[in-house]
Amino acid sequence: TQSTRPQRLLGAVQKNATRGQPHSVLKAIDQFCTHTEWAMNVGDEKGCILDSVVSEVNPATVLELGTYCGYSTVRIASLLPPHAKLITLEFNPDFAAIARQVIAWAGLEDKVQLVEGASGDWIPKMKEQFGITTFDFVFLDHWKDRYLPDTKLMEECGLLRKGTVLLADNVICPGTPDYLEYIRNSPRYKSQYFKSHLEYTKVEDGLEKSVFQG
Ligand SMILES: Nc1ncnc2c1ncn2CCOCCNC(=O)c1cc(-c2ccc(F)cc2)cc(O)c1O
Ligand SMILES: [Mg+2]
Repeated sequence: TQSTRPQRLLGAVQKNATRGQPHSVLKAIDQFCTHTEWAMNVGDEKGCILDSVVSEVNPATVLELGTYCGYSTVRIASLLPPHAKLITLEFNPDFAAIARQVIAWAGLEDKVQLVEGASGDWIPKMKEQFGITTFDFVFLDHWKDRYLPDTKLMEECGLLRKGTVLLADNVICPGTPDYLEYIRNSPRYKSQYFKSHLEYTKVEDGLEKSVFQG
């Protein structure tokens, strides 16, 4: 039977990366996606911007919306302080199964809780299910038409505090126009655009960093 792209990506990690070394996992995925097969990981160019924002925030609690194969999960978790927790939501069970193995190969399973399901269903349950009061950092990388409703949902559920940083991938390609319009015009956020490129291509894309003002 035919393998899937995530299965082939996991194979490249198991073949070329060293267990317990997150940077080697990222390098193996980036090489696979550059030379063999494109995949929708945040990639190394936008990944460096992600790294700098995560390092600046130094978050104790992180929410990632959209795990895919776990590339950005590994990238973020490798920068977290010892007792920090990263909750990542993935809708597609096949993607989640691959991501669990990629995260384990990097040796980061103790910092990561991968939850299978839709963001809209899980965001309202975060406090009761995981004992979260508020998130310090949120990485939005799931369905592009869910960025806005889920941001409003996080506000309503009291999951954001003064200073919480939202970082949104793909605000140009594929694009999240309604989210950008809202977040850039809302007095409740201070936003900044980081111009970059769509992973592994020369197409323009970028990340939008938004700080919740409370
Ligand atoms: N927990 C949850 N709740 C709801 N929905 C959820 C979920 N978990 C997952 N999903 C479903 C969506 O997951 C994948 C979302 N990501 C993308 O679609 C994406 C696409 C491109 C792209 C593709 C083709 C091009 F030509 C150009 C660009 C690039 C990217 O960087 C992307 O991130
Ligand atoms: Mg993305």
